[in-house]
Amino acid sequence: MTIKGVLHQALKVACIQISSGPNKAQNLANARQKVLSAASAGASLIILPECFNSPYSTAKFREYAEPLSSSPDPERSPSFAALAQMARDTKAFIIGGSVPESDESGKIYNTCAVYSPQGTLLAAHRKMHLFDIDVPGGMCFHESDTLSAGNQITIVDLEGYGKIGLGICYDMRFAEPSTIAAREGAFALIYPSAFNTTTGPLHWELLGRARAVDNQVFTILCSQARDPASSYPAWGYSLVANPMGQVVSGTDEKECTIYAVLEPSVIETSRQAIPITFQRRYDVYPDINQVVNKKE
Ligand SMILES: O=C(O)CCC(=O)C(=O)O
Repeated sequence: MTIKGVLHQALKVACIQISSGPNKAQNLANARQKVLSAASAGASLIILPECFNSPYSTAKFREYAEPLSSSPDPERSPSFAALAQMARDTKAFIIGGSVPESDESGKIYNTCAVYSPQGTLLAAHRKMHLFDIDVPGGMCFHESDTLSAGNQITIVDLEGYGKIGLGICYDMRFAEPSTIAAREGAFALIYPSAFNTTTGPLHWELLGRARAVDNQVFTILCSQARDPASSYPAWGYSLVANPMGQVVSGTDEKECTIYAVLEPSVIETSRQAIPITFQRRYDVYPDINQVVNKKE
């Protein structure tokens, strides 16, 4: 049995758990400072949380939204320009959490931009599943009041390391895109997030570990830190789970940067030990990747 290498070399990742407030410039300065120190600590892949540049509020997304382009104008798109600059300054891959993105037709998306160590825009994932929930006595949130959904599964090639699958927060609840990314060869699934104190204790760690163990890949959940004064106190508890579904790095709800070194051999030994990769019964049920590829 041959296990195809999907991570080409060890990779140190940093997951930056910060909270965002109403002052965009301050949010960007805080993110930049944390990104620079993560790079000084040796991280080559640095991840920010969902809406790190703005309050997480449907009433605010339009005000904080920026156009996205491959050469962002610092006046019109200060957050995207700041992310590209962080990548250039640190020579690290940057997963830019998410930023409310405006398009020419006036729609707004919740968008994660990914930058190469040269500051080139490699990909942009528009949150595909909007967070519209109503839990009696708990959380009620309707992103679709102001946001539009993206229509694409995002798989990004990080040159020299391999591919990652990308989603934003609520996207992690949907198993299919993560499976598609893993079967396309992703070594990790990365979700910039801002869960909440209703669903966080119930499902956050469970989903992170489940996506890891389903797909035998690393899963990285990067949350906003909790600000008790905010109208949306985030859950926190950023984590890295390994392909066996074990949490190998984690934290509590406060501002913090967590680190993990992803080793290629961990994917290989997990797949060797529990060989579900080779035991699927496509004679009984379809391979979802074949279905998706046929449609394209
Ligand atoms: O899925 C959940 O329970 C939380 C999702 C969320 O907070 C979000 O998508 O921003």
